[in-house]
Amino acid sequence: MTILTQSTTWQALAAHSQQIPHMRELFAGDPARFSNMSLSTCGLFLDYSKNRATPETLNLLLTLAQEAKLDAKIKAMFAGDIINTTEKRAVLHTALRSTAQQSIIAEGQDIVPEVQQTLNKMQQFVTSVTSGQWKGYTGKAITDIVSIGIGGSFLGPKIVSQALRPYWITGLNCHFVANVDGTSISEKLKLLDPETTLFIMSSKSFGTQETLTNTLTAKAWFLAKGGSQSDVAKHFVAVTSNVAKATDFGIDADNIFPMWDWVGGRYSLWSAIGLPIALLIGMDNFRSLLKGAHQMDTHFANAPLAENMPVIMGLFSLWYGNFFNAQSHVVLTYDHYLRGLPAYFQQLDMESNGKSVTLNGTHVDYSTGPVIWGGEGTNGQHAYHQLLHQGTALIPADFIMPLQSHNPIGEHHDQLASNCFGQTQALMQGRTLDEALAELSKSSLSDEEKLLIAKHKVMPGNKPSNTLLMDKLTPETLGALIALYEHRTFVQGAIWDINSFDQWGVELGKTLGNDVLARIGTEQDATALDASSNGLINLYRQGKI
Ligand SMILES: O=P(O)(O)OC[C@H]1O[C@](O)(CO)[C@@H](O)[C@@H]1O
Repeated sequence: MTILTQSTTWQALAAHSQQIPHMRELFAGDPARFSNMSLSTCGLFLDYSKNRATPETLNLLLTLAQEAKLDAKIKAMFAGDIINTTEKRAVLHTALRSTAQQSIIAEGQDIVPEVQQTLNKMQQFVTSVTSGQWKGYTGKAITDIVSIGIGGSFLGPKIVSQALRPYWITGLNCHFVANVDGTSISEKLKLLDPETTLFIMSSKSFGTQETLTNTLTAKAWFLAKGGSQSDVAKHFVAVTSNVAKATDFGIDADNIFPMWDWVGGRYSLWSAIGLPIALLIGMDNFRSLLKGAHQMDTHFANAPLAENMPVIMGLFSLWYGNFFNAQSHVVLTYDHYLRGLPAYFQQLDMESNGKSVTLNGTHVDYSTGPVIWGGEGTNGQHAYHQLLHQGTALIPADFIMPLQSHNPIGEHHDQLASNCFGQTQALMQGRTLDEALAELSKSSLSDEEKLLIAKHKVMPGNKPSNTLLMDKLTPETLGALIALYEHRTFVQGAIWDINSFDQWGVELGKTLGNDVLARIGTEQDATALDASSNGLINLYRQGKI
């Protein structure tokens, strides 16, 4: 057993998990439950009263956090300590949204001046492109941006741009290319004119196959459509922490926006990786996004654990994963602009906490990161909410909704809100057999049939959910919201004593993929691998089954 599961607090939580009354009783017994179990900060309001929790539950979970030295670990991250121990790196995405007055030391150097310098370089670039001052090779202004990147170099820019659609002010169009499937870039290039298109190649490592291949294809298209090698600098810029590789690749040194090792890809939208966002919403709005996240950083770093929103959300997720065997967590965004957020949180949380050894290499004897999934409310209600309500899997849920719509039409927003709140109520309350029978009492069914149908209509309820509200979806509230989830992920990783900031597990598939690529191109049939891989490769080489 690991230290964590041996602890008396862990044992106490395990015992306590068997004693929690149904939430119906908890609400019936405490009219002040909502006000006692809700929190407001940074323009966000969290209702966590629909959780399987009593005051003792929170005390035990907070004790677990204290025993895991969560406070000290939070301070170590903000102080620039080398907490990404396997890659020997600091974890300072928070510095990307620091104020110019701050001083943050990483590897012996104050990094704030360089962060500010890069923001100023982004400012100049955004102004130049959006004002039409930046000209393409035929002297025309840029109309279309193509952002080429994958993972953290794609999801942040894509999903935040989508979420802040009401703030698009620059008149530019932006297209995102991630997948190496040629169809993805082909479908984009079909729409574009090389004279007015600017490509942003985003890759922290500058070594990612998909991004390199897509950028080479874009360059070939540009040259085939009339551009010359000397024109490339007018149409290709890059964001990377590997400036040397970018220049070797042919990106003009002035067109390279730096990134840093102390920023993880999945935490990088706040850096120049966010350039596509800034080109759409303008730098002022981009700085508001940073400001919102900075406010959440200040809250996370300073609020007592019991009043700390990321800590509360992190502890509840851990509670269900480790003591109720919840294997997944669903994020339901009751806002069309936020429909991509679950996908963003998938990489954030699953690439961070999808680990099974502790910092000192001991194999864990407890669950770690759950599967994160989700979608847009109310669409999900007509798709997978059936399983949330009556399935056997326990799936804690987060409901996210702005109180005010950017498009207030008739009853639409009232109906959206009523569905959001109705769903959390139904998950909590459920429907008993008696209630189901009562509903069927006036039907013409026989008593036997009524009982049978009633049994199918029973809903256990007691399904946990958090509801996160904001007045309106703005760059600032979105910044705070995403930073909230970043820190929620941190809290769980810190208590599980795992490294939330490396991702060694992604390498083997890439290495074997490159080996397969080498075999696919040869004359000989593949024979050296396992029978399945040989077989699949040879079918691919034949091009037909
Ligand atoms: O920005 P890069 O270095 O191209 O990496 C893209 C993505 O690939 C990963 O390394 C996973 O393969 C992610 O962590 C990262 O966000």
